[in-house]
Amino acid sequence: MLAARLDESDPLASFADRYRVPDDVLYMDGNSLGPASDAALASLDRVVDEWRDLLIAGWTDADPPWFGVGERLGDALAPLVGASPSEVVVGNSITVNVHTLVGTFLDELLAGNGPEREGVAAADGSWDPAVEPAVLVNELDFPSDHYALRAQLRQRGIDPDEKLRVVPSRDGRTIDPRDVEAALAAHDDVGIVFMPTALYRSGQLFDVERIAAAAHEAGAYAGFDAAHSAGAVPHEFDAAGVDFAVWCTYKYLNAGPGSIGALFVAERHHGLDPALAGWWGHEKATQFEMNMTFTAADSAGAWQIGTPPLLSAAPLEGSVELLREAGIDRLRAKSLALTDFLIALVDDRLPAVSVGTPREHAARGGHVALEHPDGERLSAALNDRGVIVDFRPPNVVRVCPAAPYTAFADVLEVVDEIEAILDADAHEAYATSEGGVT
Ligand SMILES: Cc1ncc(COP(=O)(O)O)c(C=O)c1O
Ligand SMILES: Nc1c(O)cccc1C(=O)C[C@H](N)C(=O)O
Repeated sequence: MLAARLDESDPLASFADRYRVPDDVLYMDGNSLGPASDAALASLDRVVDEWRDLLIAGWTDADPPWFGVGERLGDALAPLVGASPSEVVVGNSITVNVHTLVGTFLDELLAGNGPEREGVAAADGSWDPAVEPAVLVNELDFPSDHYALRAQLRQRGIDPDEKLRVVPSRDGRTIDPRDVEAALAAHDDVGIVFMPTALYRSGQLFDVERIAAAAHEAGAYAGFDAAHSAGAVPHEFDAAGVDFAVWCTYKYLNAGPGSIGALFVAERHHGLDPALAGWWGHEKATQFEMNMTFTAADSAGAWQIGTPPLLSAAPLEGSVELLREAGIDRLRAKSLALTDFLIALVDDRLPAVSVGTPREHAARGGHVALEHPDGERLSAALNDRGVIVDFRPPNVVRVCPAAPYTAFADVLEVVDEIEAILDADAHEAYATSEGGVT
């Protein structure tokens, strides 16, 4: 009854018809891979047609021309993260963007151009280049980010075992912002604070403004991995003083498997030399003069590297237009209502399941982490019944009722299925996995 009433008063209810989720599937995995929409398929089809009909001329004669695709789609994403158009570009992938951006800011620190800082400041007030900078992260981060950060430190002769400083979690689920602040107070060598906007496992949403302020007070740059919030949670990167950020477009931005990455660089840093330079980051007006000297674009576009993968970028144009039409604030409001509803049902009907996601709205991203000792089998049983969720070790079933295409009735059905599986111990018939994609 309640689900039906909530669906009736949902101003975004009609958007579900514009996504292609199979009828027999309850898709709760849009935090890993968003579904196709008619709009995304249409913008992809258009670029395929342009390739067939225009060939090389597509770079200049397609409508719009392919040449500025990174900047153009960056402009479309900028309002979702509270940035001006020149501060966002699409290109590369999250991991590559972590490499190039963290590398860039490490180089700034090592060149003595870092932010002003007490304690380790040189006489002129800037970062002392003799101090090896540390990067502050947390122990619940997505591993790829740590792999990239360690590699960037190593490449500069800095020992990552010492200088990748890891904020511990008190409960194995969340990071307490006070622990980030305490780590900054305890170590005077942190040059970059690199945190997620939302944790991939528990879905905890971070207070970006608070962390950026703490970083700046300590004289460190503030960078963020926004993979688990971009497109689901509105951000204000400029107002929060964020220095740089990375995210993907295949989750809440629904641009397809392996779709192009995105990044933000605050305007005050434009003009820096990217750590991983390439011709696509060259000043656009002179890029095709083929000079051997790299002139960085005076925008976030400088952090593009090589030719953008047009077919992996094309769906984003349609998918982001759909989100823009829905409105990021309305999407966030619906997402919170959906996860509130899910959490209330779990509390009420699933005593063997606990909710690992913070309950306060301000600390909750777009998915809910359901913890069960047999989470992996439960996840397999759900997937087998057409309820698509995923499992993250050691015991988390992630359920993502994404706002653009999920109904409250869908959430009710998911809980019905979990209850039926657990009541019948049906999950016990499933084997645990031996690797592979989950
Ligand atoms: C938070 C986070 N960072 C980084 C990655 C890796 O991104 P990519 O494979 O696009 O480099 C993912 C997901 O794969 C993620 O969830
Ligand atoms: N990028 C992925 C992939 O190529 C295959 C399977 C899953 C993914 C993911 O995005 C996983 C995701 N980052 C996570 O939150 O676990």
